[in-house]
Amino acid sequence: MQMDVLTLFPEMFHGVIGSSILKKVQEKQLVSYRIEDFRQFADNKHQRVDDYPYGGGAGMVLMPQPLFDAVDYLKKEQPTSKPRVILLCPQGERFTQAKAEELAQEEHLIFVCGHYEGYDERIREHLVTDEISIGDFILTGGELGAMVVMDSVTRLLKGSLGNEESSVHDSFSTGLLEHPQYTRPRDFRGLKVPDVLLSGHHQDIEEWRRKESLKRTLTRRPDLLEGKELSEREQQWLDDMKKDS
Ligand SMILES: C[S@@+](CC[C@H](N)C(=O)[O-])C[C@H]1O[C@@H](n2cnc3c(N)ncnc32)[C@H](O)[C@@H]1O
Repeated sequence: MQMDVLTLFPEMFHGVIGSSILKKVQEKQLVSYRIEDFRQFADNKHQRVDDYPYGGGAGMVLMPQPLFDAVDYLKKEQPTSKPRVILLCPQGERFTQAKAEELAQEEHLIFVCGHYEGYDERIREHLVTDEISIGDFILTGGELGAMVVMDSVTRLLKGSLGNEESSVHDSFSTGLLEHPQYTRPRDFRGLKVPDVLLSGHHQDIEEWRRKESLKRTLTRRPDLLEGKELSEREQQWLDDMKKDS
């Protein structure tokens, strides 16, 4: 997969793509990153990328020209791909695991990181294919948002995680929150690991995990259970949990 980023602050990405899984996928040639400062595409003498908003008001607005030219350049570099051009934007679709899974199927992603007060509406309407928000809060720029999306998409690529199973049970991947996990020691300051996990009985362990996953989702994120398809047995467990709570 090719992941391109258009930003005014390329240095912000170095630590993230140079560490951990994002670095490893690059070494394994599963992903190639290109981080471009879109100021270099500005066609004016002072390389300005923003200007005052028409109609007045506070803050600066990103001009369309540098970003349109930058995206054209990236598309020419990868002529056979049909890239998704993603604008990080608080007004966009809220980012979810389902969206990460959808983007992980693509060959080429281009992230457009805004900064300042906003961007010319023609960027939103005519340049990008997706607008993504990482939550109902305002960041200084789209860079942190792009890194969040890049990280979550990258770990879904086949071969990126050491153990292929690792992302299968992640919270949200199953539509539920993940079950609790324990490791050594069995007894830490009198706090014991549940017996079933030490029993070696795989079926009992799976059942315990599924129940805990349901219980945790019911307590913390009941909204995820709305419309969720459950087996008859799971529905019975859930009804019992509701009665007991
Ligand atoms: C200060 S914000 C501009 C907010 C804009 N005035 C508005 O109300 O929609 C600057 C940039 O940060 C990015 N940004 C801010 N909050 C974000 C969020 N929740 N998710 C993704 N990107 C965000 C966007 O790229 C945005 O253009």
